[in-house]
Amino acid sequence: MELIIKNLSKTYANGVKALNDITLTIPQGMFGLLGPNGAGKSTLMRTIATLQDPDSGSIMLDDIDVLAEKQKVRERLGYLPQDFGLYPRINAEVMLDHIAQMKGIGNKGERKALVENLLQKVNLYSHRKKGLGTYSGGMRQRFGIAQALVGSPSLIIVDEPTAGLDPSERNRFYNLLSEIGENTVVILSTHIVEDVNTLCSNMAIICQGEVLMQGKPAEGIASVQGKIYKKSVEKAELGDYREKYSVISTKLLEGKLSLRIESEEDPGNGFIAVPADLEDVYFSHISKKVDPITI
Ligand SMILES: Nc1ncnc2c1ncn2[C@@H]1O[C@H](COP(=O)(O)OP(=O)(O)OP(=O)(O)O)[C@@H](O)[C@H]1O
Repeated sequence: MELIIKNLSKTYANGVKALNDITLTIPQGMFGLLGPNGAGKSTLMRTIATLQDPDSGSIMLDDIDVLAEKQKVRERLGYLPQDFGLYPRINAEVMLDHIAQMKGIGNKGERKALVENLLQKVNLYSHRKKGLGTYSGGMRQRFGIAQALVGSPSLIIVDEPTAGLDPSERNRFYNLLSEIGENTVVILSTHIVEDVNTLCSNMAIICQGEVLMQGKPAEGIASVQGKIYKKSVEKAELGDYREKYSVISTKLLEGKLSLRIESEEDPGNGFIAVPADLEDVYFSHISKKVDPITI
């Protein structure tokens, strides 16, 4: 199973170029699609999920032409959209049974076993009779994964699933996602670097509708290793530093500003060499497109 995206472009009616000649190969396993707000991630996810058409380009899921054979894709697809609407008064068990029915699982006994299995898997079995409107953010997302898994999909798309989850719910969600992976293509769209670091064997960084990097997280880190330096400065000095150095990110730490810069040579001037991490890879790429202080 492999998803091959070629030269995909989409300009909305208001003139925003959300996808600008995207070419990506997404292999089996967990794939992280990382980018800031407005990068084009949801547009790309919705296009792969057959919910909207691009202006040009192609998407192949093995030998299925995704843009032409939408029904075939839908039969294999599990999708957790960014804005996942729930019917508040319906309970999880009834809702999953309904979704299973819509996905063509006609046998009642088979559906019952499937729904029970999914509810156990996402740890919602004891809450199965409660209205979905009473669920916490983490429970909603776990229910979202359960509904995406109905019908054993071979392509699973989850769009920004961990935004707004507290650390323990995020961990639970990570564990759940990491159990899928193996024989499926799982695309995880996120602006949270930690999500990709924790889960993904392959990744891409997109920004302003363009692919800035694709490969394995470790390859990304290797590409900036030995080039990242940090220094703590006063906030008022930021302007001077930005003029002299390639500042990729800033963080406030105990009232001072911790700068990270990218440099081929040791910049001296009190900068300390630090091991590169995936966040450096992300900011190194993104800062070439967008002002790093405003991202
Ligand atoms: N239906 C639409 N009509 C016009 N512009 C749109 C539409 N949908 C998205 N856009 C614009 O296209 C660009 C890409 O949006 P998209 O939602 O794909 O990005 P994203 O990476 O998912 O961002 P976010 O993380 O904020 O959801 C943005 O500038 C957005 O404002």
